[in-house]
Amino acid sequence: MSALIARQAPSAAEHLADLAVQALVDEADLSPKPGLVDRRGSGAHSDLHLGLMHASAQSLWPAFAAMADAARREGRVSQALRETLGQLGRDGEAEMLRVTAGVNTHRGAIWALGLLSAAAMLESGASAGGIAASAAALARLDDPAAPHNPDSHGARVCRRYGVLGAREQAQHGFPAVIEDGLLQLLASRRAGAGEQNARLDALLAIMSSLTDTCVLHRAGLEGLTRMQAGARAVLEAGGAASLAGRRQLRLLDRDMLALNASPGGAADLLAATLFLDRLAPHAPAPTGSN
Ligand SMILES: CC(C)(COP(=O)(O)OP(=O)(O)OC[C@H]1O[C@@H](n2cnc3c(N)ncnc32)[C@H](O)[C@@H]1O)[C@@H](O)C(=O)NCCC(=O)NCCS
Ligand SMILES: Nc1ncnc2c1ncn2[C@@H]1O[C@H](COP(=O)(O)OP(=O)(O)OP(=O)(O)O)[C@@H](O)[C@H]1O
Repeated sequence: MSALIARQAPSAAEHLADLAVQALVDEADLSPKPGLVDRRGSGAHSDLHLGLMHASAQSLWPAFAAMADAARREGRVSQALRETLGQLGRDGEAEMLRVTAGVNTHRGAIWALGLLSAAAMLESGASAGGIAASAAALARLDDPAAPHNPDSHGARVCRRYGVLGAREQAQHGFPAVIEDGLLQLLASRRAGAGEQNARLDALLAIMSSLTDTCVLHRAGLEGLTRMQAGARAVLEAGGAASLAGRRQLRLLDRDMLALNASPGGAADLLAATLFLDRLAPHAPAPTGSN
């Protein structure tokens, strides 16, 4: 009897975790992404594949739900909430590494989407910018229990090249998401690019200015410059929906593979963009639909 299966509406925290995981799955599936794991293959990665990205994304559901629930209980940005989120983020990362047998699939994504899930709970009904601002306030609080690892790839290249990384991107309110990713997603939708092309354009807009420490670590400043210029060239040629843009996108993909470079930070921020887009829909429906 169907009544045996009780159907309960998900709690707000569970709903946010659903959206966060869905954003990660959508990011992984989006194709063709330059240098990154997608439906075509593993991009510039020898240790990653699409199935692993999916398994990793699903493994993070409890961490995102717990972070959102902690925010619900605390009700405001506070030092206590910051420290709880830090612990939940580290637990989530440990679970991710267990599921992937030690491969870093989503470290940056746990940081960005964890903060945004908590902030979305605090700022229910707010705009994407309001949620990002609250996430930034959380990120600016120090977490005394965080193991500061001066040897992480990000920390090393930030020192070496004097650039800002994942931590500062959050502390500044995710400008790459709010000003680049979301604006481009909406502009491309409005222009009738189609959803997958609009998402690719959003990724390219993020890539065109982000100091992605994944790229710096693997391919140095030359790799970063070529990524940024190549992404800009696709958008200037008309974006992923245009023939000329597709041609530039193929060139960029080839270039990223030759440099062994993969814009993992930009991919994480695309997931954050898709999360906020689903949460706070602001886009007028694309012309021709509905
Ligand atoms: C801040 C983090 C990302 C560590 O940064 P660090 O640069 O030292 O690490 P690492 O190089 O290993 O990873 C950086 C990750 O960020 C992504 N990234 C790279 N460049 C950027 C960028 N410019 N902007 C945003 N993300 C980026 C990459 O995909 C990469 O996976 C995070 O792992 C951390 O310290 N978390 C502590 C746990 C915590 O407090 N959690 C809070 C709640 S979620
Ligand atoms: N679709 C994707 N394909 C590849 N990487 C992605 C994708 N989506 C997100 N990422 C991010 O990219 C990062 C992987 O980059 P990278 O392999 O350079 O990490 P690393 O473990 O720091 O370095 P390395 O593999 O060079 O030792 C992950 O932390 C993840 O957050």
